[in-house]
Amino acid sequence: MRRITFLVYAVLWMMLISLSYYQQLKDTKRYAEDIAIRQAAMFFDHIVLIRQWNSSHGGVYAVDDGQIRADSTASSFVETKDGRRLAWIGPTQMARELADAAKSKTVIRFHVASIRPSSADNKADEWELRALLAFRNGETSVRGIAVLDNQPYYRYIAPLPAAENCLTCAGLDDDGGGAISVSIPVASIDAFISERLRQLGVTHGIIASVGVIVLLLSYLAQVRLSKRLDKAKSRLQLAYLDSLTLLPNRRYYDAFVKREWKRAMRHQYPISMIMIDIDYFKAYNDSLGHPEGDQCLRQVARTLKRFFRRPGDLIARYGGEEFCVVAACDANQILALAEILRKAIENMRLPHPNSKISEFVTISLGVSTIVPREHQEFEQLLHAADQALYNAKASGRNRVGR
Ligand SMILES: Nc1nc2c(ncn2[C@@H]2O[C@H](COP(=O)(O)OP(=O)(O)OP(=O)(O)O)[C@@H](O)[C@H]2O)c(=O)[nH]1
Repeated sequence: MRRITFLVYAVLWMMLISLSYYQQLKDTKRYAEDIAIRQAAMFFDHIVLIRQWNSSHGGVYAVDDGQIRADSTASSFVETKDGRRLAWIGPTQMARELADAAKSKTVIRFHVASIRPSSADNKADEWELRALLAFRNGETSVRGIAVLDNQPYYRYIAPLPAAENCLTCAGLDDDGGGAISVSIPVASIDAFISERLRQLGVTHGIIASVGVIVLLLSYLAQVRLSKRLDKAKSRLQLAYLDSLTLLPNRRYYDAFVKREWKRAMRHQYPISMIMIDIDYFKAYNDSLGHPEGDQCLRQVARTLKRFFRRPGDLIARYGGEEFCVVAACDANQILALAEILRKAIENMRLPHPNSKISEFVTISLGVSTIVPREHQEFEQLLHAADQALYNAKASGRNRVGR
C-alpha cells in the first residue's frame, strides 16, 4: 500500500464513520421527536377523556376555595344546605384548570385553542391557528417544533371529537371549532437522549480510531515488507547482474545455458551461441584510460541489449570485454543476428584512436549452433563459438566467424 493509498483509505473510512454518525444522530433525534409527539398525543387522549367524562355528567361542582376560576355568573355557583359554596365547572373550564395545574407542576403544557374562543384563555396562538385552519382542510392532527415563551417545544394538536364539540354547542360552554394542543419542551427530550448521543459519539470515535490504527499498522507492515523485498531484490541483482554493464553476469549465464541446453535436448531443436569480443580493447584502455574503457563497455552493452527482448534469449557479460549470446534459433538465424549486432556497434561510431582496423570501436563475433544429443555437453557449444571467434579475429576482426 502506497502512502497515498493509505491516506485515501483513511479519509474514506473517516467519511464512512462520519456518515454513519450523522445518520444515527438524525435517527435518534427523529426517534426522540416521535416519542415526544406520541407522549403528547397520549396526553391529548387523556384530556379528551376527562372532558368527555365532565361533559357526560353535564359538568361538575367543586368546592369554591377561591382558586377555581369558575364562570363568574351567579348561576355558576350554588350553596349547599350546610352553607358551602360550590362552583360549577364545565368541560372547557375543567381543561383550563388542568392546563393551569400542568403548567405549575409539570414541564408539559396543554391548551384548549379555538378560532371562536369563549374566553381569552382559549385564544389560539399563531402555530395553533395555522393548525386549526389545516383541520378545516381535512388534517386530523398537526405536529412540529415551535417556539413557546422563547423556548422550542415539540407540539401536537388535534381537534376535539365532534360529539364533544356538539355537547359544548349544546350550552355547557362554547368552544366551537376547538382543539387541544399539547407541548413538550425540546430541552426535556434532549436531556433524555443526551446520554445516547454521547454514547454514539464515543462508539463512533472508537470505531474510527480502531479503523485508522488497523490501516496504519497494515500500511507500516507493508512498508517494512516492501523494504525487505527491495533488499532481497538488490541482493539477488548483485548475485546475478554485472554491476558495470547491468547485464546478466557469468553466474546467471551458466545457469541459463545449462537449462536451455537441456530443453533443446528434450525437444530436439537447435540452440545457438555468439561469443563477442571488443577489438583491440587493451589499446582502447591504454590510449583513453580505464574509466573511459568502462564507459565504452557500458555503451556497447546497452546497444547489444536492445536486441534481446524474448524470454528464451540471453545476452550476458562473459568476462572482461567479452559478451555471450544464447538463443533458441538455427544457424542461419544466429548468423543474421550476429551480423546485426556487429553493424549496430559499428554504427555507434564510438572513436577508437588506437584500433588497427577502424577509427571506431568494433567487435568480432563467433557463432555456433548445435541440436544437442544425449552424449553431448553444452561446453561443446561454447568451444565452437570460441573457435569461431578466434577465426573472426584471425581473419581481420570486425566480422562474424563460423
Ligand atoms: N576498462 C576496462 N577494461 C577491462 C575490463 N575488463 C577487461 N578489461 C581490459 O580488456 C583488455 C582485453 O585485452 P586483450 O585480451 O588483450 O584483448 P584486445 O586488446 O581486445 O585484443 P583483441 O581481442 O585480440 O582484439 C585488457 O586490457 C583488460 O584490462 C573492464 O571491466 N574495464
